[in-house]
Amino acid sequence: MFTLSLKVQKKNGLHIRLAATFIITLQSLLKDKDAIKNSYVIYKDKKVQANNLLSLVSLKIEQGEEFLLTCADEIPPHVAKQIVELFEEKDVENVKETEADLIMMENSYILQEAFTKLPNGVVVVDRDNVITYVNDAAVKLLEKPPNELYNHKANIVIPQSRLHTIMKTGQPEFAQKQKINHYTILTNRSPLIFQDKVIGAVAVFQDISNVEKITKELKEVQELQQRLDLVLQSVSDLIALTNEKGEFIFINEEMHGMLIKNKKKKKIQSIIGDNLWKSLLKRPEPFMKIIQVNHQLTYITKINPIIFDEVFRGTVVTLSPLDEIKILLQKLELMEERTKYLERELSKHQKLNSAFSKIIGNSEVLLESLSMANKVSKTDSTVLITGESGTGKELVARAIHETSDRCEQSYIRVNCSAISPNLIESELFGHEKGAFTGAYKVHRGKFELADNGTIFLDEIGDLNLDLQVKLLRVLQEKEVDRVGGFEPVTINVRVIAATNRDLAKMIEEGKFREDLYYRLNVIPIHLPPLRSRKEDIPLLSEHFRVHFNQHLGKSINRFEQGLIEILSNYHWPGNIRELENIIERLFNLTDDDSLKVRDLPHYIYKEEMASATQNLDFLPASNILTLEEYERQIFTHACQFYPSYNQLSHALGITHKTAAKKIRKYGLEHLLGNKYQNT
Ligand SMILES: Nc1ncnc2c1ncn2[C@@H]1O[C@H](COP(=O)(O)OP(=O)(O)OP(=O)(O)O)[C@@H](O)[C@H]1O
Repeated sequence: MFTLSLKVQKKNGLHIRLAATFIITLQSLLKDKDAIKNSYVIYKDKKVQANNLLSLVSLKIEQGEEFLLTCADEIPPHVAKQIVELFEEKDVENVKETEADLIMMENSYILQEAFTKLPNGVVVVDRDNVITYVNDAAVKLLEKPPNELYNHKANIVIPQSRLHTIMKTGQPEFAQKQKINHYTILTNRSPLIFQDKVIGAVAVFQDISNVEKITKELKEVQELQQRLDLVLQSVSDLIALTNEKGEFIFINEEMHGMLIKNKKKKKIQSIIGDNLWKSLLKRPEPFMKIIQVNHQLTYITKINPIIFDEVFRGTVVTLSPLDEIKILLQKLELMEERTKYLERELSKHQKLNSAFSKIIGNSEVLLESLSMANKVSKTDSTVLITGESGTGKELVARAIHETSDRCEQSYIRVNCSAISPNLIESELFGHEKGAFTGAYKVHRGKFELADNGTIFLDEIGDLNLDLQVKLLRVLQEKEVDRVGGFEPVTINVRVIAATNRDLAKMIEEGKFREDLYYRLNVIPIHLPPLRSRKEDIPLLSEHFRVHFNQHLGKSINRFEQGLIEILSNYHWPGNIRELENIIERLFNLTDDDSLKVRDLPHYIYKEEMASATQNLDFLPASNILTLEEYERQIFTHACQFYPSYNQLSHALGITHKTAAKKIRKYGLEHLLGNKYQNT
C-alpha cells in the first residue's frame, strides 16, 4: 500500500474545482486505469474514494490542512511530485473564480448531505453503468459496503439493477416493486440526460417492507373481523357489544330481533336497568343475572366489561333464553343418567370373573344375580341361592367358590334331599368309632371335609328340624359335633346353601327355623326361572349344541327352522336342566346334521299336543276307567317326566304337598324323574 501525504495551500481548501482537477490529474497520471478505483483519500477519521467528487468535497479540507492519498500500487516519484504540486501551487488571485468556487462548494456540499440523509436509497451510475454514487440508505438496503459498490458495474453488484436498460431506452420506470434481500422495495429509475445525451442513470428506491407488513396485518384483521361477525351472527344466543356509555356498537341478528320486538332502546341499560349499569361502572367485573325482559321472555344475561389500558371501554353482553338452558340441563341430566346406567351395565359384564362366564345368559335378571354373586365371592359371608330346580344354583355356587380365595381348597356339595334322614347327620358332621353298629372307624363329615373350603348345602329346605338346629350351631359356633363324639371339632367353612322351596312359607308353616333362615340368608341370590328370561333360550340352545357336539363327538351344526321358536315358546318347568336334556334328546334322535322339530317330545311341540287334545286320543271310546285310575295313570306318566315334587306339582297345577301325597299313595316314588333323565 502506497501512501502520499498532501497539504492544501489553496485559499478555499479542497474546493470542488480543485477536487475535480485532482481526479482528472490522477486519471491522467496513473497508468493503470483501474488503480484510481482502489485509491482513497484519508482525512482525520474519514476515508473516501479518491475519484468521488462529492465525497471529496464533503471532507471540507481547509487551507493549510493535510490529508493522505493511498493507492494499491506505488506511484512513481515524478507522478507524486505533480500531485503534491497541484495542491501547493499558489492561487492566481482571481476574486470571481474564488467566489464561484465557494458557491459550487456550498451547493455540492448541500447536495451531498441531502442525498446522504435521504431515507430512500439512491444509486447513480455513469454512462458506462459504473456506480458513481450510493447513499447510506442504499448501502443499508443493498447490504454491501460502499467499496463493493463504488466503481463497479451496477448490473454485476446489484443483479436486479435495470439502469443499463434505462440508459438504452431513455425511458424512466416508476414504482417497480421488487425484493432485495429481505426488503420489499419500490424503485424509480430515470436516465440522466445532458445536452441531449444520456450521461448516466439514477435509481431511487423506497423500502416498503413495513407498509407491506401493515397491509398484510390489516387484511388479516379484516378477515378476522369477518369471521367474528359470522360467528356472532351464527350463534343462537343474543350477543351485543356496547361502548363505555352502554350504547350498542354491535348487535347480532338475534339480539336485533329481540330489541325490535320489545321496543328496547339503543342502550344496554334498557335491558339490565340503570342501577345495574351504575354498579358495573363502579366495579367493572363480569356478572351473570337472570333478567325478565317481558312476561314471556327470561334470559340468563352475562355481562363482561372490556377493560383496555386500565380504562373501561364497554361491555360484551350475551343473553341466553332460560327455557333453552333448562331443556339443555334436562338433556344433560338424562345423558348423565344414561351414562351411569351404561357404565353399570358394562361393569356387570366386565367384572364377572371367568368362573361366571360358564354361566350362559345375557338377560338383565340373570346378569344382576351373577353380578351380585361375583361381588360376594371374595367375602366369607354365607350365601343363600334360591330359584326353581334347574336354574343353575349349583353352577353359581361353584363359580362363587372358584372365584373366592378358597378356590384352592375343597368344594363339597351335599344334596340334603338325596341322603336318607337316618344318615344325614353322620354325613354332615361325621361320627366317632363305635358310635353305632358297624361304625368301626372315625368318619369325617362333609363339614370337616370342607374345612378351609366351601360347603354347598343343596336343597336345604329338605333338612329336617333336628338337623336344622345342629346346622345352626355349626354356623354360630363354627364347630361340629361328630355323632358319638365328645369334643367338638373347630372348622373354617364357607357355607353356600340353595333351595327351590319357599323358605318364608315353610317358616310360617313351622317347617323351617326362622333363626337358621336368617343365618343362611346373609347374602340372598335369586336365580330367575328360564321362562322369565326367554331371551336366553337361543343362547343356551346354541351353548348346549356346542357342548354336546364336543361330548358326543358329533358335528351337528344347525337347528331346524322354527325349532328355536318352539323352544322359546315353551314354559320350561325344569328350567335349564330340562332344556339341556331336550337338546341332548334331539342330538340322539336326529339322523343328519340338524336338530329337528319332529324329535321334540309332544308336550313341547304344542301344535301336535293341541291336535291330540282336540281328538282326545288318549281317552278310549268305551271302557271308561275310574277317576282314581286315571289319576294314577296321570301321576305315573308325570312322575317320569319331572325330577322333583316341586316341578311335578307345578306342571299338574297342584300343591307340592298334594303331589307328594298322591305319589306316595300310588307308590310311584321310584319313577320320579325316570324319563326326564333319559329323554
Ligand atoms: N346359565 C346356565 N348356563 C349353562 N348351563 C346352565 C346354566 N344354568 C344351568 N345350567 C345347567 O343346567 C343344569 C342344572 O343346573 P344346576 O344343577 O346348577 O341347577 P340347580 O338350580 O342347582 O338345580 P336343582 O335345584 O335341581 O339342584 C346343569 O347341567 C347346569 O350346567
